[in-house]
Order: sequence, then C-alpha cells, then structure tokens
Amino acid sequence: MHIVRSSSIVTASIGLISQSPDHTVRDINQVEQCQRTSVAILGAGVAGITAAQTLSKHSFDDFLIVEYKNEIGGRMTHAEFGVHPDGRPYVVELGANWVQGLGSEGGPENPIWTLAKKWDVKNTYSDFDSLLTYNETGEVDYTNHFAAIDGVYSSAEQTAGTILIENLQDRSARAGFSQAGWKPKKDMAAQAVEWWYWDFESANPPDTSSFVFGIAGYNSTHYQYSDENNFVHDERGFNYWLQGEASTFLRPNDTRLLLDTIVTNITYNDRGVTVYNEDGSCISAEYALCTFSLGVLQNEAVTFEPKLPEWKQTGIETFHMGTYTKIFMQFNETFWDAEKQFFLYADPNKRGYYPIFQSLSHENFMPGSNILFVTVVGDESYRIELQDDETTQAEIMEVLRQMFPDITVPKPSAFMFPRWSLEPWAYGSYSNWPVGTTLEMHQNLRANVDRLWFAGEHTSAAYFGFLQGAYFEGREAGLRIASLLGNECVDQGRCGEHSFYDPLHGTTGREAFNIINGWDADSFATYGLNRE
Ligand SMILES: Cc1cc2nc3c(=O)[nH]c(=O)nc-3n(C[C@H](O)[C@H](O)[C@H](O)COP(=O)(O)OP(=O)(O)OC[C@H]3O[C@@H](n4cnc5c(N)ncnc54)[C@H](O)[C@@H]3O)c2cc1C
Repeated sequence: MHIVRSSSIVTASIGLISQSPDHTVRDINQVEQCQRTSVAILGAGVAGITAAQTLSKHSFDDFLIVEYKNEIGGRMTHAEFGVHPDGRPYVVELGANWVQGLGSEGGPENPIWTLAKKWDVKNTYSDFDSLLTYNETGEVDYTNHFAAIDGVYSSAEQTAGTILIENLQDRSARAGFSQAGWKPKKDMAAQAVEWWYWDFESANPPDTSSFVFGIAGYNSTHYQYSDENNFVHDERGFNYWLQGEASTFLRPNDTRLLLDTIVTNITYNDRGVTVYNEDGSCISAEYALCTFSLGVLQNEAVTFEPKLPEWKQTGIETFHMGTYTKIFMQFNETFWDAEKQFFLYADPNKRGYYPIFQSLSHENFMPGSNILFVTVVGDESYRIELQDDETTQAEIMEVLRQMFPDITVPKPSAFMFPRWSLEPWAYGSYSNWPVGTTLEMHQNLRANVDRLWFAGEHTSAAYFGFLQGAYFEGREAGLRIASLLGNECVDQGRCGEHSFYDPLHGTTGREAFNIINGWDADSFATYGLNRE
C-alpha cells in the first residue's frame, strides 16, 4: 500500500540541512540584498504565464516572472524562414504547432482553442487523411496497413481501459498493440504507418511508451474535446495568444517580468525560496513555482539546495523527455502534389528515417510558399541534431529523390531546423510516460517540496505533452499558492500542498520471491562467493 504524505512532513530535515554553515553564510550575505516578492514564477511559458494570471485574478499581484529568453512563450516559439514573393520572410513554428482537440457541441472546450479564438490566431483544420505514401521506389499505396492498425486500435484501447480501471500491470505500447494483433515485424511500410500512429505524437517509440497512459493521455484530449487538430500558421506566431493573455495583467515593460534572466540555483526550505541568477542577481520569495521543462530538470541546468529529496529526483529521472524536430525547406517550386498535406516515407532499412513530410504550400496554409518540412523524433532527432546542416540536407535530398524518381528534385533555397535536445532552456520537446510507471510516481514529479512548487506540461497526468497540460497545471499551481498566501481556499478542491508518495511501491514484495512464483534461489545468499 502506498503511503501518502504531505510535504510538510519533511520540513524538519530540510530545515536542518538549510542551516548548514554554507547556507547560513549565503543567507546572511546575499539573501538580504535579493529582490523580495511573494511568488517567484520561474519561466514565462504557458504554465508560468497562466499561474501569474491566476494569482493576479485572485488579487495577488506581488510576483516576479523570471525568463531565460527575451520573450513570452517558451516552447511555443517561431522563427522567420525563407522568402515570401513580396520579399518578407515567412513565419514558421519551431515548437507547438497544433491546437490538439478543439471542443464539441455541448461538451467542454480545450482552453487553448478558446484562447486561440479569443486572440484570433490563424489556424486551419489539419487533414490527416490528405496523405500519400512512399517508399524507396517512389509513390506506393500501403493504405491497407492503416485499415489494419485502425482495426486493432479499438480493442487495444479497451484493454488499456481495463488495465487502468482494474489497477492491473501496465505494459509497453508495443506489447499492448501486439497482443491486440498488430505485428508490423520487418515490414517497413507497416513500421512507417505505426510511426505515424504512435511516434509522431509521443516522440518516443511504442517500445518505451506506457500502453495505459499513452492511450489514456490521447483520450483525455481527443475524446473529451474532439479528434480535430488545427494547424497554426499565423505571422504573429502561435504565442501571440499567450502574450495577449499576459497583457491583461502585465503593463507594457512591467518590471515584474524579468526577461533574459537565467536561473542557475534555487535554495528552498519551509519558510521560503531564494532564486539565484547567472547575472548575479537574486530573488527572495515566500513561494517559487518552477515551470522549467523536464529536460531542464533532468540535465541539472539548475541546481537545488538542499538537493531535491529522493522521491522527487526519482520522479524527475523516471519520466521521458522526447525530442521532435521539424526540418524546414523552401524550394523554388512545389514539385510535390500541391493538393495533399502529408507525405509518408517508409525507408527500406531504418524505421523513422525522415518519415513524414508536410506541405505548407497547400492552399489552406501558406499557398505558393514552396515550403516543405520533414519531422523526425527520438533517436533520429538526437542523431541529426548533432550533425551539421549540410549532412542533414544531403540525407533528406537523397530521400526526396527516392520518393520522386521522375522529378529532378531541386536543392532548397532555404534550410533550417531547431536543435531541441541541445537547447539549454528546454533540453528536448515534451514529456512522455514510460512503461510501467504509476500515477503515484507522476504525482511525485508534480508535488511541491516545501515552498518550491513545480508545474508544466510534464506535471499534467491527463494532458502531458500538450499545451493544455501546461495551462491546467499553471492554473492549478496558481490557485494553490494563492490559497496558501491568503490562508483560505480560493477554489474548491484546489487548495493546500500537493501530496506525494514515499516510499513508492509497485514492486514485488520480498515474500513473493518464492518457488510459487518461479524464484527458487535466495537472491542474497553468498555461498561460494568470497566477499573478503
Ligand atoms: C517541437 C515541439 C512540438 C510541439 N507540438 C505541440 C503541438 O502541436 N500541440 C501541443 O499542444 N503541444 C505541442 N508541444 C508541447 C508544448 O509546446 C508544451 O507542452 C508547452 O509549450 C509547455 O509549456 P510549459 O510552460 O510547461 O514549458 P515551457 O514552454 O518550456 O516554459 C518554461 C519556460 O522556462 C524557461 N526556462 C528554462 N530554463 C530556465 C532558466 N534556467 N532560467 C530562466 N528561465 C528558464 C524557458 O525559456 C521557458 O520559457 C510541442 C513542443 C515542441 C517542442
């Protein structure tokens, strides 16, 4: 049985550690000179801005937002690319690109959809059926594999639901789909279709993804809101809505927004939090909310004093940070079918090798732009993000020549891709739920440690990886911190500190290591082993 504790139980030991000589020196010499605030919000992405807005809505306006970059938006970020016929550059989204799950008549609406509409962010339905399929010989119809995977999906989904409801053991998505009858084996066309179904969303292969939470996460968004995905193509960028929301509670040049400020160290205890920045400045706060990505936490880009407790570190290290890389190319002509949106390629040797090309030249997006982008994820992202642009471009050109053997594929006039896995403010794209990992472990990733709080897409159990996950988690942390500051619950059910689980079980008890379970040796006996 899992023991649920509230964070306050560990404050005694944290208090002790924070009184070590080093801390005392730092406390006396530096903390007094730090800028003071009630809440330090670390990060100006969706979670950070939504948390600040929630505090402001409840009349807590004494906060500071600290952001590494020079703008609001976080992983919702864009860049200028290529040239428009009128001489201006196009704008492409390097990070989040779709509003995923919109809303249905009489049902709930995805808040990202509500906000995109409020700020008139330009977006269009993405038609995933507008697809042509290819292999190394050119266009080949392997749509039969779509019918096959569609056929097993609903039975796999039922099984995942039963596992969740009856608290049975999770398995990999690979095992779950295989049991349902989907076995792509070495058929590379089937592998490409599987990539399109799974990796394209999870940025991880089915082998390393949780069957239960992968399916449950998809359903929370697409069954609750709708199965539509709208592609954003707005010259002001997708983050325009977030900047708009920020303008409802931040004045122009508001001194509470500290851009271009890199947090390097966070000290915390049960009385407050001190945030130290690379430029030598520091902030002393009653509470801090860290919205840095799971990748930033895993890469120790920021240090914590005292070290985060083991239950927290285990949560951080256990979840996966996926990488999703879009590689943009502009050509002097649209040599592909201008009426189609997606082009799926099955490489003969390597699964996930430049698998999906997407046309921005399509009339619904940026007609006449001659822009095509190809997406890779996971190991392929890590591989190409470490190599130079020329090598990556040459590899893609080789693939395009195989896909379009009857065309002289021109060299792109513009070429660009972000390197998410190396970006020090993100270290990856978004989180994914690993195999066999419990909801309790996720709650440990989410829970506050004393007065240090955490929020972001990765702390969302139901919407991890999505913008709406960051939104809900920012709002929830804002409500809970507002309740603690004001000593009264500002929102029913979202008050007080988060619970966490320590110790965390979900393992096999010692008594079960017996002959009935096929374990006939004592794992700890040392017969014949000289330990001297
Ligand atoms: C390539 C890609 C494609 C995606 N596609 C979609 C999509 O189509 N639809 C969808 O719903 N979601 C998508 N996502 C996920 C979505 O972008 C995220 O869920 C969301 O933006 C996360 O918001 P956040 O506030 O949790 O974190 P972030 O946006 O990462 O915000 C955290 C902030 O902290 C700052 N920070 C980090 N380190 C420091 C430091 N040391 N000091 C100061 N500040 C720091 C960062 O600069 C950042 O602004 C995609 C993400 C990527 C990368």
